[in-house]
Order: sequence, then structure tokens, then C-alpha cells
Amino acid sequence: MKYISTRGQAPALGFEDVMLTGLASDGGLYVPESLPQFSPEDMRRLAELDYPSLAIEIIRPFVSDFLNEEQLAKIVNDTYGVFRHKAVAPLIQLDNNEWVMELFHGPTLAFKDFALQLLGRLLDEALERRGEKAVILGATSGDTGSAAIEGCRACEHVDIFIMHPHNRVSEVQRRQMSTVIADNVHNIAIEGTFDDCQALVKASFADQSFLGGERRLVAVNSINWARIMAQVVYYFHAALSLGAPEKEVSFSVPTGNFGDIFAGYIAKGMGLPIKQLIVATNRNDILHRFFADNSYAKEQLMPTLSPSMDIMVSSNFERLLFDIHDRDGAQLKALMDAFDQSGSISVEPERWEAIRSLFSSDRASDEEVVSVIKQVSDECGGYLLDPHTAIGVKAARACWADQSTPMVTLATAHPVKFPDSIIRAGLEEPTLPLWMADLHERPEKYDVLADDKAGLHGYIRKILNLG
Ligand SMILES: Cc1ncc(COP(=O)(O)O)c(C=O)c1O
Ligand SMILES: N[C@@H](CCOP(=O)(O)O)C(=O)O
Repeated sequence: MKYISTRGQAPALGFEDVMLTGLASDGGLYVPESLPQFSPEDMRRLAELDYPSLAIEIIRPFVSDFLNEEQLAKIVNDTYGVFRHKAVAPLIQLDNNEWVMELFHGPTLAFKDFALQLLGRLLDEALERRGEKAVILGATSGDTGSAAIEGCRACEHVDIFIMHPHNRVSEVQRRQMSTVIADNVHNIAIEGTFDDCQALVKASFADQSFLGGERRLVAVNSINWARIMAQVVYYFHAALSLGAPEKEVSFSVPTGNFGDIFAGYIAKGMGLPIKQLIVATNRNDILHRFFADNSYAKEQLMPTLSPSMDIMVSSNFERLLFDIHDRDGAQLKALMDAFDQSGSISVEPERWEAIRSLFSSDRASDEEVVSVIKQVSDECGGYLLDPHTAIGVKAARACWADQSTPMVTLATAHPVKFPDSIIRAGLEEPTLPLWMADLHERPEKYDVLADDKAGLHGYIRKILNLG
């Protein structure tokens, strides 16, 4: 399979190079040239499989120029073997046709583990084969960071630098990163927002001269196609468990960087009968405003009770815009340049209408989040939602077009990561799982840096002894 850039100017690459490249050289994001297709008959067969076996089937066509059958099976089985629930992504029924899919049974208690446990192993394999060492640079609003560190810390071939916005992640999230004390793990608190951290990542990919040509720069954010690929699997898992391919299924997805919901869009493109994809945002609602009013316009980023979704510029939205514009890289580049200059774009009305047949959207305030957490706890025998998932449940209930279609909200994080919302809902604070019960006593290590590219690059060079 070949991958092409959304901006049309970078060379088409195979999977291994795409995984190791991060941003395309023209500033775009890589997407598959075409998607593998699964027929209803294929899906009936897949419906019989457990999670790892399903993952092998879905991922195989994307990576077949990199891994043979045996290598893929080993990596995938090792990846999902570390999850602490037998079903890996269990479905919990809230009401008649209403479900949540718990994606927080991995090592860092958020959906990021699905992709980053896999990506760590894939990177290890690629770098080992090449005999190369890489520098990973990532931005996090709280969850990607710990999942990336956990996925890559054992990899001998990488040094990993993770930037989070200073004082804008939860204490549990920060400690999950800063208490990993290892020579190849470097945590940085940037004096700015997540968008600032993400902009530093993108600027570093655009100008890698600070590494002096000595090390390769690799991305762990969802600009890396491997992240999206791994997340496609759980849409198949949920839909096949709830009656696909005979039945359609809808999904509500707590959304920030548009990676998770984009994976759902890809699953639909591969043949999965998805009826609705609901974009659920907090008050940082640029994506909701696009789907509701055809206005993709930056506003000031505000802190909320759902910090992982405090994102304004959604990287993966570019991948959708590319499809909306008939995969015309030149048009897309012009649109993205216009957004960079003015901070605001809209698309032609016919294109916007077309995409709205699949996507709908909603937003939730902090007060609504607290009230949904309380309501679901009351309705469902004390079942706890984390604040991000609560936004998804609120959006599911608001946008559900046909209640005979099963609705699945992606439960993207464990509530224990965000005790403030649970306490505000008047509920008992959940306790940390045993294996991290001493998290608040562990020593922490991170440095605070200004939002400044040169300062960041100097810091990385110094740590890596690059002269
Ligand atoms: C807990 C949680 N929910 C939802 C999201 C939003 O996912 P995405 O950025 O893929 O839209 C994130 C961060 O990305 C997250 O950490
Ligand atoms: N919510 C994310 C933000 C980074 O998004 P990514 O999916 O592109 O890595 C986080 O928790 O860090």
C-alpha cells in the first residue's frame, strides 16, 4: 500500500517510511492512496474473532510491505496482551440501544494505549532493522504523553521528548509522565497551551536542522498514520459485536485533534456500516462550529474540566478536508494556507452538505459535563464516566437520529484520571488501580520551558550531546 500527502507535493511512501516520517515534507499528512475493502461476507467472518485476531485482519493490508504474517501477529498479540480487560475494549450497556465502549484498560488508562502500545513496538522493529536511533517529539494535552512514554520507554532506539502545557493537565496525567524516570524519557512543561506545544512539534518537523542530520525525528501524535490505523480496529470491534454488517451502528466520539473520529470515518470507508459519526466537543468547539455552521474559525483556547480536549487547531481535520476536496492537494494547500493566515475558513456549501450526511456535532459546557456524570451514575447503578466520555454521552443523546440504530460512545479515559469532575458531581472519588496506587508519592522530573522553538531545540541538543 502507498501513502500520499494531503498537500500533493511530497513523495508517495510505503508504511515503514510513513511511520518514521511524521509530517510529510510538503507540510501535509499522509493518508492511504486507497482503502482496503471488507465485504459483508468478510465481516461475518471477522465477527467471530477476539480483539487481537480482529486487529491483525484489519491492520494487515496497511502494513503488508513492512511485516510478514508471523511478525504482525507477534506484535499485535504482545500489544493487546498488556491490556487489563479480557475483552480489551468491553462494551457496557447504558440503556436499551445505548452503549459505551471502554477504551481505558491499557497501561495508562486512556484510548491512546491502543495505538501507542502498537506504535512503540512497530518503531522498535523498524529502527532495529535499520540500525538507527530516533528522537521522538510529541505534544500532549495529557494522555498521548504518558501513553507514548509507556509505549516507547523500553525501546533502546529512541529518546523521547514530550511537551505538555504547563499547569493545564490533570495531576494524575502529569504524574503519569513525570514519574517515569529513565535516561531516554524527557518531560517538558511548555508555558503555553496544547496548541503551542503542537505548533512546536510541527515547526520542528519542518526544520530538523537542530538534530544536525545525526538523528531521525519521529512523531507519536496522530499526525502519524500508524496511530489512526490502530484506532480503526475498535470501530469494527464494536459494530461487529452489535450486529454489523447486517445492522448499522452509530458512534459518538469525544473529539479534540480529530484523530479518533477520523479513524471511524476510515472504518466506514473500508465498508463498515456506520450511520452517524458524532463530533462531541467541549467549549473549545471549533469543530462543532464547522459541522453546525460551516465555520472553522480559531478562538482563544479556554481551560475546561476535560483538559485532553482543550485543543483548537485539530491536526487530523486536514485529512478530512482533503477528502472533502476530492483529494486535490493543491486546493487543500491553498485552504490550509488561508487558515494559517486568517485563522478562519469555510468550505463550498455543497461539499459541507455532503459531509454533514455522516457527521453531526454537539458541544458541552463544564456544568453539562458534571450533570451528565451525575445523571449516568444515578441511572446506571453508580457507573462513572470521565469528563471526556460524558461529553460524548451528552452529544450521543442530543444528536441520535434514529434510536433503533445502536449508539456507541467511545469512553476515552478512565474517570480516575480526572477526579475534579467526579467530586463536583458529588460522587465518591475513584481510587487509582493497585499498580499505580503510589503515583502521588513517586518522585517527579520535568523541566519548564518557554514557548520558543530555538529554546526547545537547544534543550534537546544539550540533552542529546549534539554539540
Ligand atoms: C481522554 C481523551 N478524550 C478525547 C480526546 C480527543 O481525541 P482526538 O484528539 O483523537 O480527537 C483525547 C485526546 O486526544 C483524550 O485524551
Ligand atoms: N488529547 C491528546 C492531544 C494530542 O492528540 P494526538 O491524538 O494527536 O496525539 C492528548 O491527550 O495528548
